[in-house]
Amino acid sequence: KKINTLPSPPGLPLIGNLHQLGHHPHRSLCSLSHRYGPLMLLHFGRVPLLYDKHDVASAPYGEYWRQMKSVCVLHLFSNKMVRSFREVREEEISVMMENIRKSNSLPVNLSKILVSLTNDVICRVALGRKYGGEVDFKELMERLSKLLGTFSVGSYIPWLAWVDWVSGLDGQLEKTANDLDKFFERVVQDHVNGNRDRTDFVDVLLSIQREKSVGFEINRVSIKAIVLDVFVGGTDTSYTLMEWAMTELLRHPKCLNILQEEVRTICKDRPSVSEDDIKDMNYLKAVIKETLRLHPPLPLMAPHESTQDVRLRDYHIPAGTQVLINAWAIGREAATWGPDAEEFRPERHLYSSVDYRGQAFELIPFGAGRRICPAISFAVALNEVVLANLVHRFDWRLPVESTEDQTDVAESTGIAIHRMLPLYAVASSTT
Ligand code: HEM
Repeated sequence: KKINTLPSPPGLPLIGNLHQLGHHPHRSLCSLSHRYGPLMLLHFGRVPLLYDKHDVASAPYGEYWRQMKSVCVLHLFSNKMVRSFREVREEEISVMMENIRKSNSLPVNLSKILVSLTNDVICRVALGRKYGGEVDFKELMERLSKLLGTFSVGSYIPWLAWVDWVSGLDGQLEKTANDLDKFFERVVQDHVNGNRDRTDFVDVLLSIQREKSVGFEINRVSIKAIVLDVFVGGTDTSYTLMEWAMTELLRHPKCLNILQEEVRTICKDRPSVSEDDIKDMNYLKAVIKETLRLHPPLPLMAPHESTQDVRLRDYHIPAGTQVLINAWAIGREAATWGPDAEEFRPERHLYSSVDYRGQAFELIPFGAGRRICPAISFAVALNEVVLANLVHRFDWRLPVESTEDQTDVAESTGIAIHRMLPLYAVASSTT
């Protein structure tokens, strides 16, 4: 059968299509695909890159990654582990609610509150306690997240790698990596030395190491690497989802009212929403799904790479091609979601079986296949109970001077796409 040449937008000499990415690659690539088709070949410097917004390709892991992934899935993010951190979530939510209550109906920086909550929950779950003061762990993570979102010229155009060196990117990366390594080394050592009441991720990993219970050796470097993955993969993504959900609810007061009615009917006069209450909250689940559809926190997910030659829709894709999948564009495809695909309408999910756990390719905010996010249950459990509590105890509105219910909300740049400017909102206590 004939092998076709992949459509490819014309690029510039040496840099290829790099200049066409712009500040928001998920949007630029979606526009390009309207002209060149759902599957197109781009060149970033010397690396050929396949852009696909319909099919989901997943690179097979090597043995090391397969083993580490199974540790994550079976030991860190199992349903049992997710349940065991219920108290941590509830305690941190009650701290958050108290802070909002103290705002006395003045506008609060909800983005900052949600970042802080997510950081604290993940810190306690992974490391056993919140870190602040003696080491500014939050500052360290902010530095890392900024660097990860910074484009490294050298990784695409090897002969321009000196630009990263001159721009200071290499130096900053090296310093941040060293600081993080030192920090995690100390945390792991504290765990080796001490006893603790609640088992956190570092404890689980150390016990796997001690008992050699998984059939392969897990060393200190792997432990630190997994813990770092948890922070990098978990913090920005989770708070971004909560921030977009509240943004959309505030822009759509009717949806906010429906959600409030559902939560308040189920919880009646109870002061807070517990995780047992959530199972019957169908509208809450639909709000989260709709937010993930319109605002997947990682719009281009993680780049994959083909490890062998493949034939896809009569195109030949050589081994070593980087593959980008645009979850953002997939979620807004009118052919799948209808003419109102750009609108926030949670109702569309109420009687639909389309879910985000990697089975339905029209909604893949967590990826699909072998590389799928291992922490879906963990992320969803936190997001559901936070959102339910926020709308249960408070009535919310945008500050009087805000115009964002009539305008598009600007997006940040970087790997995780959150709001460019923080979300300010007014909370009035209902009790
Ligand atoms: C709303 C929240 C989240 C979203 C939308 C999300 C999304 C994703 C996506 C798109 C990927 C890449 C999938 C692929 O390339 O095919 C991923 C991988 C990953 N996520 Fe999440 N994630 C979220 C929360 C979390 C949390 C809370 C954690 C940990 C506490 C976490 C840990 C990871 C890890 C370790 C990976 C790498 C998996 C691998 O390489 O096999 N994620 N996530």
